[in-house]
Amino acid sequence: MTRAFVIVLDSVGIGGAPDADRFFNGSTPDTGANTLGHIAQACAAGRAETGRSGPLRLPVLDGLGLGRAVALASGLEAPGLGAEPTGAWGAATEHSAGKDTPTGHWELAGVPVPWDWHVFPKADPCFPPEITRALCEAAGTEGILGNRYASGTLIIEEEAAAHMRSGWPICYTSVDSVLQIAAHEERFGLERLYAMCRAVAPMLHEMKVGRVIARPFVGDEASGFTRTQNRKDFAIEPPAPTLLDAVQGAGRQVHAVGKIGDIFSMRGVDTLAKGDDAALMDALDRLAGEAGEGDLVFANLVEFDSLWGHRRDPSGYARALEWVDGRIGALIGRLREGDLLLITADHGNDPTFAGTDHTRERVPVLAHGLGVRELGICDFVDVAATVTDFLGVPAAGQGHSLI
Ligand SMILES: O=P(O)(O)O[C@H]1O[C@H](CO)[C@@H](O)[C@H]1O
Ligand SMILES: [Mn+2]
Ligand SMILES: [Mn+2]
Repeated sequence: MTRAFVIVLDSVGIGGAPDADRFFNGSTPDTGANTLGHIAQACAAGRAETGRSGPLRLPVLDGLGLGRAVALASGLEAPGLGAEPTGAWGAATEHSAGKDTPTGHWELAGVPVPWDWHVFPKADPCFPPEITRALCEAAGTEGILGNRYASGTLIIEEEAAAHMRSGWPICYTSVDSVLQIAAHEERFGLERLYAMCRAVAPMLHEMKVGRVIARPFVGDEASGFTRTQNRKDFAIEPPAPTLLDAVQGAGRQVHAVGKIGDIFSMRGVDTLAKGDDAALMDALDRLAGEAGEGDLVFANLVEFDSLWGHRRDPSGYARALEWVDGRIGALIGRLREGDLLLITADHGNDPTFAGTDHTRERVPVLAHGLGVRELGICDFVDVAATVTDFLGVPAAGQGHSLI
């Protein structure tokens, strides 16, 4: 028994979801979406939106079997990928009726979501009067701004001036089961924003809205407004014991890196590292030295999703992938003999696709520490089963171990 490291590359899907036609970006079904495959194609074709020429270079991830996984999931031969693997590779299919972050992570952790999430109607205003009233009461304001479907960076551009004048919070949603609240860290106050989220979260969780998300920003009208690292998700608790609970219950430590703490409402978490993706990779390097035998290190790298996928920026996405590829190569060099490293994702967010929302896709399952072999098409819950099997702790959920 040694340590298990699970890294979720947020939104790095590989296409091929059999039920993609039942999920949408605006009125466009997610059929054919393929985050990794389409980025690789755009890079190889030197398409202008990638701002580059030459293929996507991911020697470490492709060496583990990423190109093979894309082909397995979707049938697409991703240009520049497909080297002879030196790791184990497969593709996982999601079954829950949601393509959001908590749904993906919970299912990877062994717990598919047994309910339909509440999504707000695509109306203007999008929130029912009782929620608007609760938001005003929690904020102590006469009203709220936004109250519609929006991309988080755009709505700040559109509403920040009014926010600075009135002090009203900017409340918005998306096709995900979320209620997001953007507010200026000084004008509105960061702690006040968190308190507002905390106050309305129980009411929203009760109606099966997955998350209330604080989206603080700074800046002014002259120099522009930017979101800060102080985002905080107030999420419903997973409906059953997860991989994290199983590992912690067996007396091992669970080290959460990045959004994992928020996604699991800190349940089953012993230590937490936060920061931007570069800081999170630093934390992983540190944990490669510090994590104890039998521990689980569970990381989420969110910037693929938040900075590039939702912004439909294939160029930024490609750069971020190449950056993380190098960092994962260095991390592998720090692991101990016998450690397991699993690399996967929670959903897609194809930056070449219609809309600005997640895309329903299969995800890669790449392993360092399970020998060289094809793992085939598996299910999200098999990730949890594989980790509990590897660590020798009781299973969480109904998955099958890939070992
Ligand atoms: O556009 P921003 O605010 O980044 O929002 C995105 O982030 C939310 C939570 O991850 C998603 O529901 C998506 O809408
Ligand atoms: Mn996600
Ligand atoms: Mn997202």
